Amino acid sequence: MEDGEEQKQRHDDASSCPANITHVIFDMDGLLLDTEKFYTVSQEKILSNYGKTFDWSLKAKMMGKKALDAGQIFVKETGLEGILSAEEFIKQREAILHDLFPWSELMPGVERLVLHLHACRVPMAIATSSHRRHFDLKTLKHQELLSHMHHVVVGDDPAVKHGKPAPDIFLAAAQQFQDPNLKPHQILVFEDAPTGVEAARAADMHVVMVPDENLDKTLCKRADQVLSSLLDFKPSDWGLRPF
Ligand SMILES: O=P(O)(O)OC[C@H](O)CO
Ligand SMILES: [Mg+2]
Repeated sequence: MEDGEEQKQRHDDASSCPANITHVIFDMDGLLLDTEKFYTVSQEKILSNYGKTFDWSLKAKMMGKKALDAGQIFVKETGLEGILSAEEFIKQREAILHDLFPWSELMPGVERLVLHLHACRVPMAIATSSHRRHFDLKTLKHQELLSHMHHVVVGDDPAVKHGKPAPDIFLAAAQQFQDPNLKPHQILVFEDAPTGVEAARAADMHVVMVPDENLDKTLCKRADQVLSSLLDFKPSDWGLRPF
């Protein structure tokens, strides 16, 4: 944990920067880790059992949400209400995901960005709708890199009463930096999902979106910046030291 003098120095350094960014919060699925594809294949498989096809308009509504919220959207939007419960959907999905998550890989540009921000002493956190047990499985291979995070807030944290697009998870993550001078507009959020972008905006934070290429572009309008890849991120756009 840093001392008050270091926190003050960072605020003084940031005061001349246009966006005044001092802290970063990362989403995880589809942003740090290439795990959204696992959710996609599991949902395609479940839906095919009912003779239906999964598409990106439904994916866009589910991604970034807590499991039960996503499950409720799935059964409603696919017309499976009364045939498949959200709870049964989650059970079937978990059976598939459990074997896939330990194979999770980093998204392009993640390692460079995390190591750079760490070297610049920018405090970082993760705010993921994923619950703790899945977080542990997904991050098995990435412990060293993720040890640079100041903290992690998962979807089943009691502080997260309402899932994304509510701001709860980002506000909880901001609070856990334990910096009494930190203001939401000093925080840069990285997200891949429309609901996550809305949550960051509702928390009054800046947000860079790195959407999947299949996502409808009209769902990306609410982000401050949209990138095809984290490899395109320029720290200086946000007053942070360049790579
Ligand atoms: O994108 P995350 O990390 O908030 O997690 C989202 C869900 O687990 C899957 O969409
Ligand atoms: Mg995500």
